[in-house]
Amino acid sequence: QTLDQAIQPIENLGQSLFQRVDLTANEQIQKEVILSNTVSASLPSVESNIQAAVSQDKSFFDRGIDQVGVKNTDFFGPHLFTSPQAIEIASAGELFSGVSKSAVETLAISKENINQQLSSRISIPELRCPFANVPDCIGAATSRYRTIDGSCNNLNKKLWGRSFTPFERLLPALYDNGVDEPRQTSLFGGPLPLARKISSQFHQPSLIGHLMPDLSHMTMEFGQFLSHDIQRNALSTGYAGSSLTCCGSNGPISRPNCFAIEIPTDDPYYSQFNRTCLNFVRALPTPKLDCALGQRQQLNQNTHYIDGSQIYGSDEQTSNSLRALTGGKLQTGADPAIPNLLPKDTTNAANCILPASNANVKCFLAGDVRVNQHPALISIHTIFMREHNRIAAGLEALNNGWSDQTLYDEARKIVGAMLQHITYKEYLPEILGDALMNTYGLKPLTNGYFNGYTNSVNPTIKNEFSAAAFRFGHSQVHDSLKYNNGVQYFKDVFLNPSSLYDASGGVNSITKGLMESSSQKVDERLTSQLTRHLFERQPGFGGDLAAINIQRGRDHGIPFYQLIKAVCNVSSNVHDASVWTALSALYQSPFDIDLYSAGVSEKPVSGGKIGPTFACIIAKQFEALKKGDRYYYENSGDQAFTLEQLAEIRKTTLSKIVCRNTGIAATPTKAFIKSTSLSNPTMPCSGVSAIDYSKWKCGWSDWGQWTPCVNFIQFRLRTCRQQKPCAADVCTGDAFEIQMCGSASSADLPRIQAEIQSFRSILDVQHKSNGFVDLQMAQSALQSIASQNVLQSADASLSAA
Ligand code: HEM
Ligand SMILES: [Ca+2]
Repeated sequence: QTLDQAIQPIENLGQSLFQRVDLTANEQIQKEVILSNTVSASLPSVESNIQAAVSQDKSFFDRGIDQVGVKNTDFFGPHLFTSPQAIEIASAGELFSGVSKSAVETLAISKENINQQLSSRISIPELRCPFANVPDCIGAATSRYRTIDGSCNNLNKKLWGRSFTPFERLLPALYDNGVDEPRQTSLFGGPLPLARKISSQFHQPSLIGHLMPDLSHMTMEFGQFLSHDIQRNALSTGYAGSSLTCCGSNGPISRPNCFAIEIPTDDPYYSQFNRTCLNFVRALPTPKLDCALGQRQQLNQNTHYIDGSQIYGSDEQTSNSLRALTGGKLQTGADPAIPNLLPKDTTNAANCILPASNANVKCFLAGDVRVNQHPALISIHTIFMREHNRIAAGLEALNNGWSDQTLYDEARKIVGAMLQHITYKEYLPEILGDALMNTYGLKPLTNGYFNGYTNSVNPTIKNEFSAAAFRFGHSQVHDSLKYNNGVQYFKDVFLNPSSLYDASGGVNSITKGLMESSSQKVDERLTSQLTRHLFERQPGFGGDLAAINIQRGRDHGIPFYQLIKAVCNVSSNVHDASVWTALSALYQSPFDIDLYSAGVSEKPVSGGKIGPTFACIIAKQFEALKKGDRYYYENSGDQAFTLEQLAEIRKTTLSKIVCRNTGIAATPTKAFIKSTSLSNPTMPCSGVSAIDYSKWKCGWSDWGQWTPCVNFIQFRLRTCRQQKPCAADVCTGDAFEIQMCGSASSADLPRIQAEIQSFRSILDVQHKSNGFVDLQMAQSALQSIASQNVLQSADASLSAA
């Protein structure tokens, strides 16, 4: 059987997942009545199950098994921080999941029909919808600035892209019970292979030969920084905010939100430490945005848009806590001896691994709690915080009289635009290649406005993107960071901010190192720093990110690889034969293979660095993030930059931002390309200036040049910059100045005076109707006055004769 023949039944399954039977209005009402009755009847038992789970959690907490702090044998990471808003939503999520599951059982709904049969919003008071409070968005249509939480971007779907809303899906979820149980069973019965086994056998440690010669490690780091802008999954917590313990001394514990990763007894690494289990907690459940019943969904705690939320925060409280509240700036200053570090987390709430020797060293605060994960991430956060403060100062120096709020808003707007520009202009072309950039319309323009905003495009991050495809970057991670002529292995610097406090190295050294070292190739291999030592606090007790990625996909019910591949229309032969053989040998059937493992190991698309299936998911996502973002930086409209401001933003490169905000002497022109060459020459940072803030100055521009003398008259122009956020009346006086020139005879003077008068009134009319005077129009007006008068004076001399 060829793969193409084999794929046929899978495509059929895919189609049945999408199947929709159109019901008549009556049938629809009937269906909803039945559903509503079933749900009402099930509520008491569903609620008591939830209560029982809470009591069980409490007992784990009371016995000290679940703790709020971190144990040495944990590989606790900052991705486990769950915001109170998310925990609140989860309680609704548990209920929605519970009643959906119970309805499926009671009404004996088959797996393929779940989404269709349950897609109703049941109005019983117990099913409180956490997304029912939609803001009114008054003023949003004309606001120049995004909201902090991303709401009111789409004026019809006001919650689209907001923080604390669910991920969407390309395909319905494939859960074992159809509704909420992780995918653990083969399509043909029998268990799926253990995630840790796939990791240790297939995602083996990267080799030196698997470097990507030309792509810098900065490509990896920017990818992570971008990822932290647009997604932060919310994971389950235990009683009173404790961490769920999912491993006991004999292996996985069975608890509702646990899905521990079992370690095979013959594990090539962990067995020597007698470890049988890696802690893994399920992503917490959320109702869908429309609160219809259905499958378990997952929650994004960050704004889905590319808006710099990792710098500023995704909710008002976080964003306010990061502001200096003067001059539009963000807070700085963890160490007075080192200028412009991020602010300090004095309570060590981030659970960082701090040196006993230096009590001054603390972790940092930023808009995303994962900032302290490792020094390279902290460094890029620091650089963008500095760029914000640089811009705020530049705008303040224009003396526009802007308040702290306006300076903050405008600087945030500019930084968000720069992030988008770097993403679409520099980063994505390296990852996707030129052809896909064109196919999906992802390339920024070189001038003018982009007119592609479409309010029906939903920007929401897709689950397949977040739980699998965009994790391709994990394969790019090198085993170490270059630092002060040496290296730091990741396992020694996870959650350890010490090197940022080193005045002779710090951000400069780490950032320089990122540009001077290579990314790993995107393939099935991941560094053992990630697959054995993730957040390790004690030898042998680190985590395994490849196993986590696979387990996360199953936790989210991400459909198997072949199905997604078929949806993406990817042809059959996209793996090296040996890679495919090694991977499929681990599974009972090739149709069970997890999306992460098969996706990351595909051969790269031409000109890009990732295979066609991930490229498809990623290109679709960034297309939606561009066309579905009313505040996309190249858009025209009430929120738009002026064209001269946009031209400044378009000059941004990551290298320039690095230059401006570090003490590095020179960078490659393109920060994502490691080697310098004719097409990527070394750029001395001394030649890099800030963006031209004068394009943001309110009021009159400087006067233009005097025009050449035409019939003894010349003029010069200036323009009024009263774009938002300037006041509407910032300019008084004329937009033009007219004067006599050349040596006219005194007899000509009255005539010239009269001509100046009529020229002035023409320009006045232009100014009043257009708001500015156009140079070309003014010049031709002057020409025609002049030629008329030449004719008139010719007439006059004729009649005099
Ligand atoms: C040293 C570097 C990195 C480390 C230590 C790291 C670690 C992690 C961890 C612990 C998670 C949570 C996994 C889970 O529980 O499901 C995660 C999620 C993720 N990572 Fe990374 N990562 C790194 C680099 C990257 C890069 C370079 C990219 C992309 C280019 C990336 C993309 C993602 C995505 C998309 C997720 C899912 C986000 C979410 O949970 O919402 N990571 N990473
Ligand atoms: Ca965001």
